[in-house]
Amino acid sequence: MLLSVNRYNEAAILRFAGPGGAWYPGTRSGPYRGPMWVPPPVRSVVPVIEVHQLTKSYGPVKAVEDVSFRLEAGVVNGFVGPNGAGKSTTMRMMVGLDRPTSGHCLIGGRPYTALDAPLRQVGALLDPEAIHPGRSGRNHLRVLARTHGISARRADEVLEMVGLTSAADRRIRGYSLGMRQRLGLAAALLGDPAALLLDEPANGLDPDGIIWIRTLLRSLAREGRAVLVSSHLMGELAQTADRLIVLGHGRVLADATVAELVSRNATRVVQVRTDRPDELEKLVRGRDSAVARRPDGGLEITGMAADDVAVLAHRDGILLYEITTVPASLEDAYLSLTSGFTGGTR
Ligand SMILES: Nc1ncnc2c1ncn2[C@@H]1O[C@H](COP(=O)(O)OP(=O)(O)OP(=O)(O)O)[C@@H](O)[C@H]1O
Repeated sequence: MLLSVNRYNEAAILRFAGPGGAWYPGTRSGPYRGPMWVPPPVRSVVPVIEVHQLTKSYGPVKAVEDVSFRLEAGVVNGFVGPNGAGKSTTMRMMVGLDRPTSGHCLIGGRPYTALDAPLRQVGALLDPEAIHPGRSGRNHLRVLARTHGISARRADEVLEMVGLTSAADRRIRGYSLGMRQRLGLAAALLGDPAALLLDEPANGLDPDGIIWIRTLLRSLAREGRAVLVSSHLMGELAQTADRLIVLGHGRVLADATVAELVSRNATRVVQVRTDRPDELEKLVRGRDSAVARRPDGGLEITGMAADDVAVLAHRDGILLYEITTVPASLEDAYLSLTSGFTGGTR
């Protein structure tokens, strides 16, 4: 044990100082002036969830092939890919609903099926229809809570969090798709878990609901949870996710931050309005760059920086009324990354 002070200069006994910290001489003001241990900055290096070479075959179809990734605390991971890419199958294997052909997934170091209280470690929303339709929302959550020794009060708390309090005593068969999604989310949050796996949670939500879920996911990550959320709404993910894991034909095509994905895969477009579009178009094509005409007669140029377009135009005395670089979008990056992997069935 080490006798030390914490950052508030209070004497403390540290059981374990941990690697990466340092002792500093006691120069601070305050009641204790001796040497001070400064712990390393807190950063999760242990993944909350580790997916290792997961593979799932359905007969000749390899739904998921050699998929590996890590989910860390405090990070929202978008899980994307064309229809049939293997997202749902991967998520189902992560929570033991499908048996992998090979590979494994560890949650806090153990497979889902070996967890003592899975709801407390990982909350999953995979199929909002997989609920007993004759129960009320409140009863559904209370039954789930009882299996984990969770209080009935917590069921009411999560109903409140997802905005279903007023519908809590109605039978689920009368719920809309959006209400079922909200209930599924309430069930995922019931055990206050360290990780959340959500398969298209925004499906069926109205525009207010989509903004609400974006805010909720960000705040869940801020509280230190690891989040994996599949979606086809790229604009949404651009605002919500820190990282994106992109699947295509069952394989990981990319696992990177949103900014990295955009800078590596999206092509910048320069928009120009000019008095002599035909001549500028010819000059640009001569530089092996692509040009498209806009409905207003302007040009969209790919493969050249705005400065170079301006210099080219200036040399030939071509007047530019407007020249703008359109910011590359996540959607463009996604489409360029997954072109060739679309088509649904394999
Ligand atoms: N139970 C099953 N039996 C046979 N094939 C299956 C089964 N479940 C999934 N598949 C196949 O596995 C592949 C991956 O499907 P999956 O549902 O995981 O994709 P996805 O990325 O979630 O697609 P979407 O975006 O459309 O939801 C598809 O080719 C699908 O037809």
